[in-house]
Amino acid sequence: MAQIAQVIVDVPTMQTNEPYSYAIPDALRDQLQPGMRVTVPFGHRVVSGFVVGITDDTQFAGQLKPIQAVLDLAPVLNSELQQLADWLATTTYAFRITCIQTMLPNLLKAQVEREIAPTDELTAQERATYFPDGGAREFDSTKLDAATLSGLLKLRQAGKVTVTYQVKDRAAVKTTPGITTTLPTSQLQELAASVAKRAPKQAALLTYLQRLPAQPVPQAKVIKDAGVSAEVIRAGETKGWLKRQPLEVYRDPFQQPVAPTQPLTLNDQQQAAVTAISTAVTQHDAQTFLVEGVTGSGKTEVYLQSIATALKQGRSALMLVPEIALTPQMTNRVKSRFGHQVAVLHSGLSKGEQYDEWRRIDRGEATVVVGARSAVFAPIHHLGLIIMDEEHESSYKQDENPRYHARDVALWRGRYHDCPVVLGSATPSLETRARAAKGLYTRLLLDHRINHRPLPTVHIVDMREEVKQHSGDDDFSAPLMTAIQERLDRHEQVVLMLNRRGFSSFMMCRDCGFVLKCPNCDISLTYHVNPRLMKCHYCGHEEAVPQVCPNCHSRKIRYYGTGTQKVEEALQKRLPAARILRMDVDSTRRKGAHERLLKQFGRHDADILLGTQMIAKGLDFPNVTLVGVLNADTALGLPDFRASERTFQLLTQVSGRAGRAEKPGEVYIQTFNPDHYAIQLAQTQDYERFFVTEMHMRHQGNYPPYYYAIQLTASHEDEQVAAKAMYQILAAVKQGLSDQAIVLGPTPKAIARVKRKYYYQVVIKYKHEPRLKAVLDQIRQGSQRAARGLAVTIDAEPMNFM
Ligand SMILES: Nc1ncnc2c1ncn2[C@@H]1O[C@H](COP(=O)(O)OP(=O)(O)OP(=O)(O)O)[C@@H](O)[C@H]1O
Ligand SMILES: [Zn+2]
Ligand SMILES: [Zn+2]
Repeated sequence: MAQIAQVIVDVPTMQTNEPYSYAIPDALRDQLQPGMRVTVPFGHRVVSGFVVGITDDTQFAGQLKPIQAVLDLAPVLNSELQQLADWLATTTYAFRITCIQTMLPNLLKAQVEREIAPTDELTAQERATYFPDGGAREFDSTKLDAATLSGLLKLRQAGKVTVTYQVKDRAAVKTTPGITTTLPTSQLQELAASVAKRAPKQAALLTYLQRLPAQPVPQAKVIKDAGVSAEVIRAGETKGWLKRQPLEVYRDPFQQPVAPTQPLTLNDQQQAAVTAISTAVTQHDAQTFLVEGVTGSGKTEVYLQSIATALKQGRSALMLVPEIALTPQMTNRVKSRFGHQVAVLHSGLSKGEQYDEWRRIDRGEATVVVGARSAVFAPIHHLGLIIMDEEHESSYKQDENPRYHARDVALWRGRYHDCPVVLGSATPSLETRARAAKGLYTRLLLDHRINHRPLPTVHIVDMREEVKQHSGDDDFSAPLMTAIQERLDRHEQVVLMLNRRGFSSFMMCRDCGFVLKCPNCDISLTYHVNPRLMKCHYCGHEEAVPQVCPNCHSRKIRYYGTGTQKVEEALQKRLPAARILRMDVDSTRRKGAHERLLKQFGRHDADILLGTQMIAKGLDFPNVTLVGVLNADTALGLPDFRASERTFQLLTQVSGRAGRAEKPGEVYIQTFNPDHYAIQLAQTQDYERFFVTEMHMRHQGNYPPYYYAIQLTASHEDEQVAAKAMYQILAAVKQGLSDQAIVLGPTPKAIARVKRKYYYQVVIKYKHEPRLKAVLDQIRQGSQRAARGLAVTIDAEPMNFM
């Protein structure tokens, strides 16, 4: 009976989304397993692919093509991850190959390169022209000039050259020379004695070799411990005293050692949370917990002690953090508790480092995994606990295919491993808090700070008044300046946040704070330059750009937003003695820059940390007693139904950086909308009231979590094509779904033209649409055959409507 391999080929199209059958050559029969990478002939090419199944039946009538080569000795995708890939493809409307590749480290993405090689048929002239190096050359039509390309194609037609395929697998393992010896100890002793007088170094090596273990020892260690040079070792190798062989090593991403810490004595609320989570871990109970804890309530300690429970039972733990490059403090806390068992996965690592960490996890050498979004796919075997810190963060959603949310993947894996999932935040997402309200998640509350330290006092500064009283173009209000000066005098530290989100995309009146909203959607209108219009990108409503404020008739209407650099200069001018650190995309571009800046601030080498949203989360600096928010409104003005939620979360999080130790904290929030509920409730840091208020708004507007949402986008270089495609999609959606579904659009996206492409979108809001999946799959099928260059994306539960 012939064996057949089911292969998902690396050709992301709708047609290749199902596995193809290939014959397994006899030579590969014992070796091949599902989850391995292979190369296979596909059309006129050779492509890489993943084996997803091996079957015995021969339904296929024709002659199957054979698998060409196997790239792995062991599967790179274990069976859990194979199932997860299928689920991901179904729920995110992405291709299976795209899902598989998203789950694996970059280095495992094999590339098949076409090569073209000379044959004896070539004339000397042709050989010199097309093969100046003598041998085969890469054959990539996008890299060759037209003349060479057409010349080579002619030679190919004439059969004078051959085309071959070369797999460029970059999964390189790093090695170092390792040393072993095969000689018995007695012989080494004799040899040592015989050379002792003549060559004392060689004798030292021979003496050292006597206590060498059976496993290879890195040459560098031998050199150091035996006190001999590399030449002596080479001499020993020539004489047959020792063998040198490559020894696999890991690229270690932790340069500096971290000081170990011990578990802290928990307070009652922390203890209750740890007990509940630990019980679920012990009982293999796939419960979901929401740890709702105010800023500085000690959530991290709850995570660490719950992880310890899982480890004690011989299981592993996964801890997700929003953007690891932004949270070095958190990573260090985990490392200092669990030491070498910790693996860290994030995009700041080199590809080699990522691959090494991935293998340490796969082999069970690392049992605590800390990482950002994609770490949710880490090949952990015996998961005992999954933690997602700052679960409300939108960076957990990937905004390219597959458009998955790490929270959903975490919950899937929790069910697979029968282990609890802990979602933690001071400001949970509405979706999560609503599920806790329904009893789907168990809510664990930490409602006060450690040692009952007070939350900081928050002052709202009405910038409309400030603008009236002062010349009006300054970013710093009088009360904030006074507060900063006080901190400088007392040698305390200040965190200042400049909110860059939604830069210039909406207009606001500087006199009254009025933001122009859509009459239909209660969402701010977006300013478009070309043509100059205010547009609602939910429902399509548009109107002229106002010349005066419709509310107070002031002419001080402008786009909101200032750069960090400009603000830094202005601040330095007003406070010449202050030491200011700026933290934004520009100052943190270099690897490790972020961590260095935070260390500097932690040592009190600076008085003021001025930064964008990236300074809002997770920082725990005891000497910070003042937080200033320069522009609270920019996020509020975004055309997104989550604008209030995001603003509340951001203000509460950044406020939470103040007064975390003995000295009490104070916060100044500068705003043009002092009466907005998101700002008012951030002042009292009252999440629960915000939750109730915002749920009411969502209910009124038929938004999530009352409705599910799907965003469909079509993009094309020709605006007409994109718009037309979207109208066709709209028709298909309307026909396929019940009239309970609310369909908005098509409208141009808020940023309608990106990279020379026009974007149009339709948003579907629904409660129960059994036919939805079928309708969307059909749309995907259709879009493949539609206009060339047209891209249609489907985003379930989009986080970003920009
Ligand atoms: N049981 C405890 N006893 C003493 N100190 C504690 C205890 N638990 C936590 N801490 C300390 O309290 C501080 C705040 O804790 P942590 O940073 O974990 O808070 P958090 O809830 O994660 O806050 P945020 O959401 O603002 O990041 C830390 O410095 C931590 O070391
Ligand atoms: Zn106005
Ligand atoms: Zn509208």
